[in-house]
Amino acid sequence: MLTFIGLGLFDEKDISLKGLEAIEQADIVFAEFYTSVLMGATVEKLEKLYGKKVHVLLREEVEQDPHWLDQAQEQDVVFLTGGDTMVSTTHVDLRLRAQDKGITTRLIHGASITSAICGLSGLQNYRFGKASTIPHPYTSSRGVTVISETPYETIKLNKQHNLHTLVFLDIDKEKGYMTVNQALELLLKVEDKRKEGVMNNALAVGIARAGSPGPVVKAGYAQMLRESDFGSPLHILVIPASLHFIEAEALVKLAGAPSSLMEESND
Ligand SMILES: C[S@@+](CC[C@H](N)C(=O)[O-])C[C@H]1O[C@@H](n2cnc3c(N)ncnc32)[C@H](O)[C@@H]1O
Repeated sequence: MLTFIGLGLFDEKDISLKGLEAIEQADIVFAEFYTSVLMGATVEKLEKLYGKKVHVLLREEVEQDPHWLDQAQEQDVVFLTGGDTMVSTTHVDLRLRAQDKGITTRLIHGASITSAICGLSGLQNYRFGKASTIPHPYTSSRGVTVISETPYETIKLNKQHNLHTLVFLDIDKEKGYMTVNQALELLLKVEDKRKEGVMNNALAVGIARAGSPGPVVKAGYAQMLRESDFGSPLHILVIPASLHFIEAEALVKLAGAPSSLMEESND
C-alpha cells in the first residue's frame, strides 16, 4: 500500500490526525520537498513528532527513477509532500505509476496553498483560470538571459476570460525561493518587451508564509507592490481579473488595497 499524505502549509503540526496515524502505522516513510517546502519545519522536527525516520527523495528519484515504489508492493509505505498531495502533476504521475505496478494507493489530504490564497485574500476560488509558475531566468548557451513569457501569456488569456491567475513562484536549489518582488519585476520586464498592456496598472496580490503565525497579504498596483517588503519565503502571487464587490472590499480591508477599488468593482 502506498499512502500519499499532504502535510499542509507551514510546519510539522499542520498534518491531519489521519495523516499522523498513517505514519505511525507505516513501515517506511518517504518525502519530497522540492515541489513545496514547510518553511517552519526541518526534517528533524518532522521525525521527532512522527517518531519515524523520514527518507527525503531527490527530484530524480520521484520523477525519473522511483525505484522505492517497489517497497509498497509488500509493505506500508507513506509519501509525504507539502500542501495537498495531489496539487502537483508529478504526484498524480507517481500515483498512476504505482497503480500500474498493482500497488494500492490512498490519499490523505492536507491544506493547500491553492485554497489558502482565497482564504487570506478574499478572492473567490471559482474565479481562477489556469495557474502558472514563474521560473528564475536562465542564461542561454549564447550568454543571453532568458525570461519566460509563459506566465505573462497565461495572465493575458485569463484576463480575456475575466479570470484571476494564481502564479506559483520558483523554488530552485541554487537560485533560491523566488519572491513576490522578483516575480513582479520579471512580469514588468516582459510587459516592457511585449507592450500588450497586460501588466499596465495591473492589480496584484502578494502573499507570504500562508499557514504561519504571521502571514503577509498585500494588494496594490504591480509597480508599487514590487517595492513592498514581504519578509521571508514562501511567497505566491495572484494577478486578479476584474473584481466582484465582495472581493474588492476584502482586498481593501484585508490586504491594504487602495479604497478606490471598491468603486470600480462589479456586482
Ligand atoms: C507548486 S506549489 C505546491 C502546491 C502544494 N502541493 C499545495 O497544495 O500547497 C508550490 C508553490 O506554492 C507557493 N507556496 C506553497 N506554500 C506556500 C505558503 N505556505 N505560503 C506562500 N506560498 C506558498 C510557492 O510559490 C511555492 O513555490
